[in-house]
Amino acid sequence: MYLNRDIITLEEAQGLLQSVNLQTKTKKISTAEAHFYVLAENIYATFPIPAFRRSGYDGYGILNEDDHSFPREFEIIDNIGAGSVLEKKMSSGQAVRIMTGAKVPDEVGKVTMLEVTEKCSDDKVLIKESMKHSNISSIGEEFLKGDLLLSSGTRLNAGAISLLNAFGIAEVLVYQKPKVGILATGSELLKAGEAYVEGKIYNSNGPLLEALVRENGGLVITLDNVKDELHDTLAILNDLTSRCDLVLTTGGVSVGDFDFMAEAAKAADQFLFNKLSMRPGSPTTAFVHKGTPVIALSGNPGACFTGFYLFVEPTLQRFVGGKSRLKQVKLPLAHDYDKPNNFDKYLRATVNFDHDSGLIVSQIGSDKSSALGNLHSTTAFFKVPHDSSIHKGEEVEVWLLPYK
Ligand SMILES: Nc1nc2c(c(=O)[nH]1)N[C@H]1C(S)=C(S)[C@@H](COP(=O)(O)OP(=O)(O)OC[C@H]3O[C@@H](n4cnc5c(N)ncnc54)[C@H](O)[C@@H]3O)O[C@H]1N2
Ligand code: MOO
Ligand SMILES: [Mg+2]
Repeated sequence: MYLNRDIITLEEAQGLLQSVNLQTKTKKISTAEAHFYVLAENIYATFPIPAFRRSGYDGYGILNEDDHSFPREFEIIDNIGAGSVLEKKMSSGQAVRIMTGAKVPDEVGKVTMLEVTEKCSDDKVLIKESMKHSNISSIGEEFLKGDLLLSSGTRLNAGAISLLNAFGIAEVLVYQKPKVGILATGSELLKAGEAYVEGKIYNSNGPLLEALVRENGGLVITLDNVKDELHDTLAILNDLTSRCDLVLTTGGVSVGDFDFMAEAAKAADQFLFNKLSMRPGSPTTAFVHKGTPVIALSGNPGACFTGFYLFVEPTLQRFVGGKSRLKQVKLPLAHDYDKPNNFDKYLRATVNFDHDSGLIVSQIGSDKSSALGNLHSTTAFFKVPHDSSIHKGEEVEVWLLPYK
């Protein structure tokens, strides 16, 4: 196949990836395992919350008709904690000691906080004054039966897990996490823990991609390594594409003597791109091999990281019925950036609050695509359009990275 080194823009490349058909799959899963899965159904309240009139305080419940002429002594007929219900019938002049969260007997109109009472004996209490509020939450105060609790497409974070449990929901329908194979290419790569060998480097992009895939809702099937060798690279790509929904590679996308990804792309069913008018990651490559999309990221760590968010993250979200979770905003730049380039630049950044300007974006660490020291502290990217310099205070386009 003819391999096209035509330069296209980031948006064109994203559009080509977007045009690849992806299959979303769903499954039933226990709520206990559902953390960070994405819901594939709407969840409705099957009962109200509170489901019963609930005491908001530890105190004494009294009848409405007794809510006058304080201070006044009452007979204590029982003590009910959360989870218990009063079995007896109350009558005028009686009070029930009741704790926060307990079901308030139907006839009780008010719960008087312990702080305005004084126990006289085991079965006598002096209520010193009336309270302004009933201190009782009504049925359905927060949720009515039938309310929409969580909509399809919601990523199940801790709060969502708690909401499902509050309604006693033990199983939910979720999108299956896309299975992702990761391949780090490079004859120079050592694994952490191996003895250092001159001229070699430790593989940091493979573990970077593995962690990024997990953080962004994918399931890592395998993390392989391959030397810069076409035959082995193709064999691993054949294997990974047969087992995975998406394959990521890093390294070997440029034009060097040992860069084999462009060559490997010639075996693809569908070639998408391999040269972009952006930095970092200008040689980022993508193709569909045996029906599975392969996104081949640059070996330079800064480019690999940036490429993950610009190409892989939106693809992972499509597998679960969604779209990129990066938020695009405009913010003033906190400093000058005076290194114009023929290509648009996407720089690693953080967003801070400044008393004079409000939210501002700043470059963080090195802007070199080989740099790896700023990946852990990057919370955003900002764009420097090609051939332009930016002055402090000028607005730039910013992509905010999603919360983990
Ligand atoms: N003659 C040209 N040379 C280069 C060009 C070009 O247009 N013409 N483009 C440059 C740009 S831009 C980039 S980006 C890189 C792309 O490099 P590759 O994707 O081919 O990656 P490698 O050659 O395999 O390695 C580059 C660099 O990254 C290190 N690396 C690789 N894998 C890992 C890993 N798993 N963990 C950490 N670091 C890794 C590798 O050792 C190299 O230092 O090409 C430029 N060259
Ligand atoms: O496009 Mo490359 O990632 O700048 O060095
Ligand atoms: Mg190379």
